Amino acid sequence: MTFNLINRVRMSVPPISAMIGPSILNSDLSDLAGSSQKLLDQGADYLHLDVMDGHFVPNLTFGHPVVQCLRQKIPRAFFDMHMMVAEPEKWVGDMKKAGADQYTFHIEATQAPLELCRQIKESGMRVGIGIKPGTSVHTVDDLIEEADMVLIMTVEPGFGGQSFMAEMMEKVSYLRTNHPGLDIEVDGGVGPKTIDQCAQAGANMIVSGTAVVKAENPQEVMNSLRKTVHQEIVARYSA
Ligand SMILES: O=C(CO)[C@H](O)[C@H](O)COP(=O)(O)O
Ligand SMILES: [Fe+2]
Repeated sequence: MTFNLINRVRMSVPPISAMIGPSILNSDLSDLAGSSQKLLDQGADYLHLDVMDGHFVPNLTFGHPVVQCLRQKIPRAFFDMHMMVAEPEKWVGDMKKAGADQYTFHIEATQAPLELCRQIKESGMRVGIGIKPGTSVHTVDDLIEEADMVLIMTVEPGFGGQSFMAEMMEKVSYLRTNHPGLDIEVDGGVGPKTIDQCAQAGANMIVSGTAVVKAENPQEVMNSLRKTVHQEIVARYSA
């Protein structure tokens, strides 16, 4: 437990906060900056940027040159890079230079996760570790000290608009029980219908693509997702 966390627990201030990061995967990618700015204006806490390489997942999106252009138009938002790529070691320096704030690699994509965590941290970014649905949560047990965030995938990575896998909530509960101050992100099929399960299990960083981007009122959806997670955090840490 860090000094900061001990103090926050003593003062009854929750060590984590509810944050909503819309995924722009299903937005108008020909106007990435416009779509992103709109989501930020509507209350997004951060932007979840899905990088796919056609190898680690059977789909292609964009890489660091696009992120660099986006950063020029959006100077202040927190960029959460979801790196669905083989050889995630390769892009750490480029993503940092492009303006990324958090670099989430998949545990399945590397032979040397500890070294990669340290490489990311040394570059100055926050460290995220992603776990696919078929991968045990225990693969990150020995890495938690190096991680700022663990991402529990609630769909098979590769495409937006898939159905939420409720059975992944066991992984979230395990992490939350054992690591009260860890940021835990859920990604895939998360929206108004599935947020209760995510919040109750202990997730605090909520990625939502289709449910936000395709909503009639994205602001209302993001506010309601955040409220649900916030209420659960307050209940959990004041108990
Ligand atoms: O990483 C992803 C897919 O691999 C996306 O972030 C995720 O699918 C978000 O979209 P949706 O909320 O529509 O499922
Ligand atoms: Fe994602």
